[in-house]
Amino acid sequence: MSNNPMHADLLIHAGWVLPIAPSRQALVGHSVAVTGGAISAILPREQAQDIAAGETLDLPHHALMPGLVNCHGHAAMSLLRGFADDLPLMPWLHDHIWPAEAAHVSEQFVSDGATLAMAEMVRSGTTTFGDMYFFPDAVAAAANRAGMRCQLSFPILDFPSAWGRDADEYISKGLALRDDYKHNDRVHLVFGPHSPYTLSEANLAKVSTLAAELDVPVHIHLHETRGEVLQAIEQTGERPLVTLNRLGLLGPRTQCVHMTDLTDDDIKLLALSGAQVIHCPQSNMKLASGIAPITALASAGVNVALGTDGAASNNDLNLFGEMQAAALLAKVSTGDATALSADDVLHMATLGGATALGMESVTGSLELGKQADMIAVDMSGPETQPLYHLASQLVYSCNGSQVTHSWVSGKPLMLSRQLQTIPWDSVQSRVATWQQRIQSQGDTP
Ligand SMILES: CSC[C@H]1O[C@@H](n2cnc3c(O)ncnc32)[C@H](O)[C@@H]1O
Ligand SMILES: [Zn+2]
Repeated sequence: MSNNPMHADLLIHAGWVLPIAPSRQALVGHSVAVTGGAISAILPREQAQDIAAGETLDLPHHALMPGLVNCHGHAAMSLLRGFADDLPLMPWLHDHIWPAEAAHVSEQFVSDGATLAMAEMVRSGTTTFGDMYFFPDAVAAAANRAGMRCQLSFPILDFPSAWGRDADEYISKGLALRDDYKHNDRVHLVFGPHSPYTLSEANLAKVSTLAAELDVPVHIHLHETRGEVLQAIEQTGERPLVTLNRLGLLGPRTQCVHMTDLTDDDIKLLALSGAQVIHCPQSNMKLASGIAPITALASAGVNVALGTDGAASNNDLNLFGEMQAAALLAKVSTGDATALSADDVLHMATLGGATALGMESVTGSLELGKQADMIAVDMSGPETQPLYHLASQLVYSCNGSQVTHSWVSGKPLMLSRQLQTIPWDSVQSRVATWQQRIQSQGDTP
């Protein structure tokens, strides 16, 4: 797996390298070289002696693996973590979250909340995230400062917010922002129609036409609950997935988030269309939304990726927890303990996620030529000993705090658990100010 370079910017000797692709097999005692932000060699440690490196890192007790890909969230909602718990989706949104957002969401709220979210994501192993929220310009700027890779779905709704008046304004502001970032390798802007129940059919059709014309992904909440599906059938005579398909909105560029209520025909339609499914097990469990049939989806050939959703419905942004939840939920919901193995779920959280976001040629696995988006996970602690099977420890025993190092395009975001690009002290004090303000004003504007 090497083109045997003689010079690298960074050379890491790891106890294990878990490339995810082309093989899921862990490579024991291997080294990874990084040149110009990309992976330039993966080879047994003994063969890495010839490589002259600008910087060398010895991590004999660590697993080096691709950074995790959190495909769906609302980063700024970290400021509303624990604001409204133990409620079903619609009362949670209508009676608590949307009033609080109307009262508090501003460019500064989004910038501070998203930075808080990024600190948490980096510390638990995420290097790429997908986001859908108001003021995506503020999220883009914060992600750029933090050095994370991201897909930002600019929101599109029929109702006004602090960021836009109506669907046309959301779309024009979003496309202008996409243009601002067209030369940025790490920050990508895509269409984010919130859901079929917050957008008219005419506006969904507009998104469909534009997305096809511009060849841009579409990220949408879909079939989150049975109630959503039943209401749509009552109002339109169709299941939302069928409506999306009729409008030409279902294809490989479409990222369907949640998908808990699915018939066999829905699964066939998803497979046929090549659409992506983003599974958010913890948010779906907490809001009692339902269970996405991911083993059936995967068997039908649908790519399934993982998302945390926002911290207000999860209540964390830790993909290690999400991997564990996905594996356990798949087993208990199918009554089959062999469903969704540790290897399968690691694939979902890395290359599956990159594929869902259309970034599989750039990130999601440690392969020659791909960007060096990597994390190092310390396997020497009591919770990960003894170590028979690396994937098993990563999914069933780690909780994210074992992640010690993180890089995006070879640039360090965290070294020995110290954040390198996010000024935690100032983030913390801004978060404390928001907490005071939100606590004293509640959801009144
Ligand atoms: C248009 S910006 C995003 C919008 O979505 C809301 N939201 C957060 N979590 C969920 C969810 O699980 N389903 C539907 N909508 C959700 C968030 O509060 C923003 O208003
Ligand atoms: Zn969501």
